[in-house]
Amino acid sequence: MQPPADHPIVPTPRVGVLLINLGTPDAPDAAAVRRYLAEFLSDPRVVEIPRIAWKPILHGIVLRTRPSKSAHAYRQVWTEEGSPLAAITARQARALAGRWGDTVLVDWAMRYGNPGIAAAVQRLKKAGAERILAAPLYPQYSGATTASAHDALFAGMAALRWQPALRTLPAYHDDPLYIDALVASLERQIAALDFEPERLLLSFHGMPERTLRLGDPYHCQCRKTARLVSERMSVPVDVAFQSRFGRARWLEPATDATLEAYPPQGVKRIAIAAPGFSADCLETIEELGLRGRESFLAAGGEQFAALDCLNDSDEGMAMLDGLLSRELAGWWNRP
Ligand SMILES: C=CC1=C(C)c2cc3[nH]c(cc4nc(cc5[nH]c(cc1n2)c(C)c5CCC(=O)O)C(CCC(=O)O)=C4C)c(C)c3C=C
Ligand SMILES: [Fe+2]
Ligand SMILES: [Fe+2]
Repeated sequence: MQPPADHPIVPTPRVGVLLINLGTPDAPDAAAVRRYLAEFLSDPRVVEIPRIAWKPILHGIVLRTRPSKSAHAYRQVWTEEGSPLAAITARQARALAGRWGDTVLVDWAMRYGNPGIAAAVQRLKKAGAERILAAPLYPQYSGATTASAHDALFAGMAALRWQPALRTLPAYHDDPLYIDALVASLERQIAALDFEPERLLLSFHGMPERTLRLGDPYHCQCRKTARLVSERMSVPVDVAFQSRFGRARWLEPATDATLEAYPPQGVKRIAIAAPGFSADCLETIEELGLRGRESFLAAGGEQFAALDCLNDSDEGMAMLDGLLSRELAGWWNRP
């Protein structure tokens, strides 16, 4: 017998969408930064040195010296809403809430620090989510970011007796939705400048060069994103890697060296953007926008513009809506 037409055969399940980003300290002071860095830099996905060798370095020199320096940098970017990374991720989640009706709940979490991933999984489960779509907001896959977010997610699931079903958003480095959003956002921002940049420098977060040789796709995915964007931009595009950490060799060319080399080559007006970050954060606002600007101008540069990440812009939110709606297919379908 057929069910009546107005009677759904399958009841609509509750779905949780969980946006995940890297994490940030709770406050811009040395104690909070120390707690955050201790968790972050103890992750074997981030520092791939045998624990027996790394622990004494981490607790000896790194956690004794870096927290106060980093806290100083965090104070320069801190806002009334707190750390930019957390504030923007919260705004992205708020902008998505309700887009798929009231059976799809949207929440956000940080891999390190607060609000944590395990607590978010429990919150969603308590709110009735039988299915979770977890979205690490890293366009380019790396072991240090995407895989580490997955590790924390699976650990959060492991703590549950009755687990929700789980999907994860794949990296989207070459997805037309992402490339279109980047091109539109970069073109809009460049058109609004009061000068014409001679170059657009795309700066991605660095990684130890060794990870490339070990098979991490991060470097190739960054280069592919940059190529796809550059094919669509009228300004010439360069690529560099920022935020070197530790003594090992990192991916090259380095952003700071690239900025200092421009003026002697006659490149005096530039725009810089960080397409690997889905939200502005310490690495974009302080490292590029403040220190990058300073070193470019000190080397003889004349005009410098640091462009915003996609954040919760219209372009960025349309992209997230599209990427997530695709992964929700079968769990939730647009009427
Ligand atoms: C976007 C992708 C990122 C990759 C890849 C990445 C790799 C990576 N990072 C470190 C060390 C540090 N990163 C720090 C900050 C930081 N990193 C990312 C993103 C990626 N990191 C973001 C979004 C942020 C900003 C956080 C914020 O609060 O705004 C820091 C902390 C800040 C500092 O003390 O300088 C460190 C340390 C390594 C070692 C690594 C790859 C192995
Ligand atoms: Fe980092
Ligand atoms: Fe940095």
